[in-house]
Amino acid sequence: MAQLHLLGLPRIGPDRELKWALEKYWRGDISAEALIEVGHTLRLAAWQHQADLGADLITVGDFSWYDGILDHSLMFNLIPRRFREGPSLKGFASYFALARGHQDGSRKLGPSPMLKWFDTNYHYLAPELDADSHPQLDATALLEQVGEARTLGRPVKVVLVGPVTLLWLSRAEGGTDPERLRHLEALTTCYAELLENLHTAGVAWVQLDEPALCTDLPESWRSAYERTYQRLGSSPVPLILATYFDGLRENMTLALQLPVAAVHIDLVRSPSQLATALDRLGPNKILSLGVIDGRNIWRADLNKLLATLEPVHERLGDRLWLSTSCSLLHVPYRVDRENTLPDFLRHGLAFAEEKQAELALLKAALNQPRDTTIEDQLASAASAVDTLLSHPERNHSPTRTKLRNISAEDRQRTETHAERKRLQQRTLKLPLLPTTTIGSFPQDQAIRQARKALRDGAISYDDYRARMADAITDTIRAQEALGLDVLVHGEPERTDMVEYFGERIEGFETTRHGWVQSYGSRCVKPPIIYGDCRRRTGLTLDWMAIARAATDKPLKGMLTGPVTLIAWSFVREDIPMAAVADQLALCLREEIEDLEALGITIAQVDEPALRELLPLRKSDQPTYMDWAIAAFRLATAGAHASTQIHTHMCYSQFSDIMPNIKALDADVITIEAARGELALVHDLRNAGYTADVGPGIYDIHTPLVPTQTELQFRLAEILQYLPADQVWVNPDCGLKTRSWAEVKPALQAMVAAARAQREALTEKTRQKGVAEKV
Ligand SMILES: Nc1nc2c(c(=O)[nH]1)N[C@@H](CNc1ccc(C(=O)N[C@@H](CCC(=O)N[C@@H](CCC(=O)N[C@@H](CCC(=O)O)C(=O)O)C(=O)O)C(=O)O)cc1)CN2
Ligand code: MET
Ligand SMILES: [Zn+2]
Repeated sequence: MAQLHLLGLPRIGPDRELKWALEKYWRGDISAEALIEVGHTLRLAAWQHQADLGADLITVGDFSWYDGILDHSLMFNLIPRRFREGPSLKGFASYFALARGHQDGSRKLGPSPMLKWFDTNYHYLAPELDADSHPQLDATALLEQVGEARTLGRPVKVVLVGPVTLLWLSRAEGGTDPERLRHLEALTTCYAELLENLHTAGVAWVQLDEPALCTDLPESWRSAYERTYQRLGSSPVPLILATYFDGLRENMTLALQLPVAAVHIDLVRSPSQLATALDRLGPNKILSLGVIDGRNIWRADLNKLLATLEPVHERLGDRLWLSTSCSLLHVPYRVDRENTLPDFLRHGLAFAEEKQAELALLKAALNQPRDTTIEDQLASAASAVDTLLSHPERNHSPTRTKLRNISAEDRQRTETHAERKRLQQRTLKLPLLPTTTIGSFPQDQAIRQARKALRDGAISYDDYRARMADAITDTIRAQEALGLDVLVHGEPERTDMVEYFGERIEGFETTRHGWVQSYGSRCVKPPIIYGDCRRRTGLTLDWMAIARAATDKPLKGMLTGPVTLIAWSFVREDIPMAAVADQLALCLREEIEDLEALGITIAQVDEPALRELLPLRKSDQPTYMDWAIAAFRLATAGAHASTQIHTHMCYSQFSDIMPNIKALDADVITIEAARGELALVHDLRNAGYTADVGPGIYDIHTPLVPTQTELQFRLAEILQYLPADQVWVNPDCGLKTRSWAEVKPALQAMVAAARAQREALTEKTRQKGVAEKV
């Protein structure tokens, strides 16, 4: 009998109950007890659902108040030095201080670095290690959850991130591998103790997630796996080693030889690894197959899967387990409420709950004789998939023709950056160290309420439009008052920088409830690219016209780049991503042309996800970068030489993609660097980056407001490495998640810092001039 288990489920709540509760708790509107109750209810619902579905194990440990990796840091006492030496905080106060930063009078303790979880749009909080870190186990919180789950009377499986991946994802003072690996032994001791405790608590299985095994691992890390699992192999509770987000490739033998009872592999990202795994599995090991996609929302081709699974089942029997490729954290809860989607699309989708049902059906089809109920369900699934695949929207002939006619010149600007810079400066007349922002301004209650009212039909579109117009003019006035040099319209009309374009570009649909956690309480509603993408009307022109009329200062149009539109949407899989990217690039190219006609000669094409979509394996990266860069260039190279193309990137390590960033050939890049700007500045210098750069000089992800002194100091540091005429001054990302009360003083400080630096530089030049004359 094939068994069914789930690697992990979404946790924010079908109506984002956890988000609302957290934010109320942070505002002081509800008590800790009330928050705890919300978490309890959500966990119970997820477990009950698994029980109802017939999952053979109930998954525990996938819940988190903010982030699962942070939970591990606290469970293993991996507290960053500044917090160990800082104020003594307890419980939620200490937990959220690490997540969101802490201010104690004038003393500021920054939060842990927030990094991308492999190639997803989920962000984890990196454990921070140093020579004095002292791993120690405190599993109280997890054991409580095990206790709760056990009341359901089903076998419990606890999910943890494995010790090697946990260290792989951590940051060490000094930043080297030995610095991280030196903690492995002590950490493994904690895991061993934890496994004992879980066994005592009646846990049937423990799943150790080791997605790091699907990356290019240095030898020291491969041997770390052997050492660690030799020790954990004596665990009294059986272990499942879970790998996902890619194939195991050269780590297959390593993974299969570790002394664990079961290994999970991702057959969605790497179907071909099944044969190798079967070959090398050995006589006793259980093989868990991730056959249902945890990263995308298309209904599975169950007949095809069954054709693959049947012989495996015959061979392995009980030793075959079925699951999703990875945790379902990355998909929304359920499709059936999405009644604004056209039927042909809705029927072709599977969110977390439908995916669990798909697994249950697969399990039934394998384990039981095929009765008519099973046959009917399989047939209706197959027909829904067919209907979607053959839909005419998938093959829009004018779009295909345009795509075929793209030439190499279309991806190449006619002038060099230096020539363009001269032309652009003629019209823009920007001062040294120009100040700007990344695009969005605070999305306050009034803006969101207006959007909700529009959705609920309580106000007309004209009314909505008027309110957004007011927000745009107010934002313009505020920027003028602050003295910023390049203004933006503020993006009030965008729920999200990707979802908004999904509403306007043909070939996309957006959902009503399809929320996915991005970090902490923040969620996104990824739109769905199901057809050929094309621009029917202006994407931003109506709003930009309002902004253009409101000011004479340089104004920057805001677009989301093709790669990011893809990375943060759910994307069709029947044509190559490169083709989707070019379709989107053509939409943006047309938009930039129209912006120019409106008199807007600065356009920012945001690509914050350029690094995120980079394949985990080096050997796959060049192919990706080729089409990603080509699409960006297709979007932007139609602009006049006098039009200044900006791009913006954030949330990533950029050091290894500097040559690619250069190849985008943007005139200005504003780039996140606030949690380590000097490293970035070094990278830019080493890469010989000569176009303009704005290394974000403060972190917008915390409520801490920077002072002019701090910012002036940062700027001075940056200017030691980059020539002043190359540098822009800006925050490190958009301001939509902040309040005006935070944004105004922060930008005031930023503008003042830039002005002070400008004066200092002018003074230096003047003195130099005097010195030269003498
Ligand atoms: N797609 C995407 N990925 C990204 C980013 C990004 O900006 N977009 N940035 C990086 C970090 N990730 C982020 C992800 C989410 C948010 C964020 O602020 N999300 C908002 C939701 C934004 C949104 O769609 N807002 C809707 C409001 C939806 C809503 O909650 N409405 C309420 C009512 C209004 C209210 O009371 O707020 C309801 O329907 O009940 C709107 O503007 O209209 C949130 O979780 O709070 C920020 C950064 C990386 N990945
Ligand atoms: C995640 S990058 C955000 C860029 C966008 N223009 C903004 O300011 O919000
Ligand atoms: Zn950003």
